[in-house]
Amino acid sequence: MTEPLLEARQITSERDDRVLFESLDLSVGPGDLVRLEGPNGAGKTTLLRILAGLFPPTCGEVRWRGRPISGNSDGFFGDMLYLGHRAGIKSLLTPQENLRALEGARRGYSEACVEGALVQVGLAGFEDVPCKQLSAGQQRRVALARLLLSDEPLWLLDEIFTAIDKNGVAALEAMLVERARAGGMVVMTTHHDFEAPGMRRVVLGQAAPAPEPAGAFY
Ligand SMILES: Nc1ncnc2c1ncn2[C@@H]1O[C@H](COP(=O)(O)OP(=O)(O)OP(=O)(O)O)[C@@H](O)[C@H]1O
Repeated sequence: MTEPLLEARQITSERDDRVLFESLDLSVGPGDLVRLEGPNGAGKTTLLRILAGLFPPTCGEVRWRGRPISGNSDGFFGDMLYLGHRAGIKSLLTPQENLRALEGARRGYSEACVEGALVQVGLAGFEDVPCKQLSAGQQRRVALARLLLSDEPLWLLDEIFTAIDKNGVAALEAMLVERARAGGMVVMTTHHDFEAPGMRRVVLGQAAPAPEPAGAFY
């Protein structure tokens, strides 16, 4: 691995008196594609939100370019794109308006750029439709168009394959691999069976499991 830019040092997270993970170290550098794995409730989203500076760890520290993210929020948030479970889009706005609000204002993208991204994610003809009238997968695609516009080096992505159809999944997988190949950094959670050469795995929830009741849905 190249020099790490994102470093989680000795991260512990406890929620409701339950230790999700303890003294976890993670280093991510240019070209890294990292998948957080584990069963429901293992703490993948929690870890991703800690890495994004959106949730505090119980102990430990996250550093970006050698500085704690807590005291470096301007630099860090400018370098990082977080896509959470929820698409993060406003249902009353159209795809175009959402993208302009989310990315355009911050980065000054042209109309053509925004439109091109929407076409690329398969939303041609839906640019002006309020998002509440789009399907779950189409709404998700609005959020994914942000990736196409993103020049942030670090992507933190939570369950981005949810509700995406087979062709969309293949395109998205290729985008993530290409992003890493081009020197970006991707840390993601997914229950989708995504494999890529060189992808690193961080498995959570491997503490001793509670006994399974008979007939349980596991
Ligand atoms: N807002 C919250 N308040 C209190 N506890 C929470 C909250 N969100 C999650 N938790 C708890 O933290 C634990 C880990 O949740 P988390 O969402 O990180 O798991 P996950 O591995 O991402 O699960 P999944 O695969 O279901 O998305 C769970 O036991 C959950 O109950």
